Amino acid sequence: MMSVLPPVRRDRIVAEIPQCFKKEACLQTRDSFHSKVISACKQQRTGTVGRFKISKVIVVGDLSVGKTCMINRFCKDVFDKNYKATIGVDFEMERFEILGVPFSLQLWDTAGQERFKCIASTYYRGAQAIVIAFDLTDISSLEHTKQWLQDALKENDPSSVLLFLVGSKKDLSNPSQYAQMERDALKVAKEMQAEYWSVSSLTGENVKEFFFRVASLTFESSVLAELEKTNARRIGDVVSKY
Ligand SMILES: Nc1nc2c(ncn2[C@@H]2O[C@H](COP(=O)(O)OP(=O)(O)OP(=O)(O)O)[C@@H](O)[C@H]2O)c(=O)[nH]1
Ligand SMILES: [Mg+2]
Repeated sequence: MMSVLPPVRRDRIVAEIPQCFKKEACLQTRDSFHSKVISACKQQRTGTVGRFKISKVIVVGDLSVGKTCMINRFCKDVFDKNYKATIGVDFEMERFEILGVPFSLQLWDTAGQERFKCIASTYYRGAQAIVIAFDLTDISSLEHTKQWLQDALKENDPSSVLLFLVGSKKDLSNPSQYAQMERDALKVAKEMQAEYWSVSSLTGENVKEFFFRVASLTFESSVLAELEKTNARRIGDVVSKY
């Protein structure tokens, strides 16, 4: 059968699980994908993952912390120094190939401005991962991350959604300011049970690494959930025969 989609970009191919940024605030420290996931991918038993399923990631956080720039750096490799507020929401699609399986990620870029929050929050539902962004040079934006998380969790299943806390504009913070900010952010990340990252969209530092990590962990949890569903169905079949 002919495929309607162009092949996945060569720089979106993942064969090994990308490592976390800081061991102290890390969703998992395994140095390879879950063995069940590896064998499911080898046998092409990933169910809807890789076929119809599109995984949703939402990016939330205060206005002007750099959410749009982060997504644009990753998806388009560009950086705009002028601030253009996101109105409501925007989204980008990114296609990966992980362990040989095609994987589509929808990145939802939401508005931080209070007056757009109402529109933006209607798009929070059904996220597999939540990225809470703050500005590494602005402590108040870190303090607000808990509120952003709370709002986003209202629309999602807290037990299955993956959380990432990401500090932006690393290029603007000096080493001592950065060290203090990171100490605070690690504390917040641990409380939230989020994985911590810091990036710069201006220089590109850690941006690709961060989104690859998001994609890989989202993929892994989607495949594991799919395997669980299949197992539950099989057990159901056996039980219903008697
Ligand atoms: N130096 C530097 N500036 C950045 C970086 N990321 C974003 N900025 C600047 O910060 C401002 C806000 O960036 P945006 O990405 O538009 O912020 P946002 O979080 O999307 O804002 P809203 O859409 O209003 O919620 C812009 O002027 C960007 O150029 C960075 O990594 N380094
Ligand atoms: Mg924006």
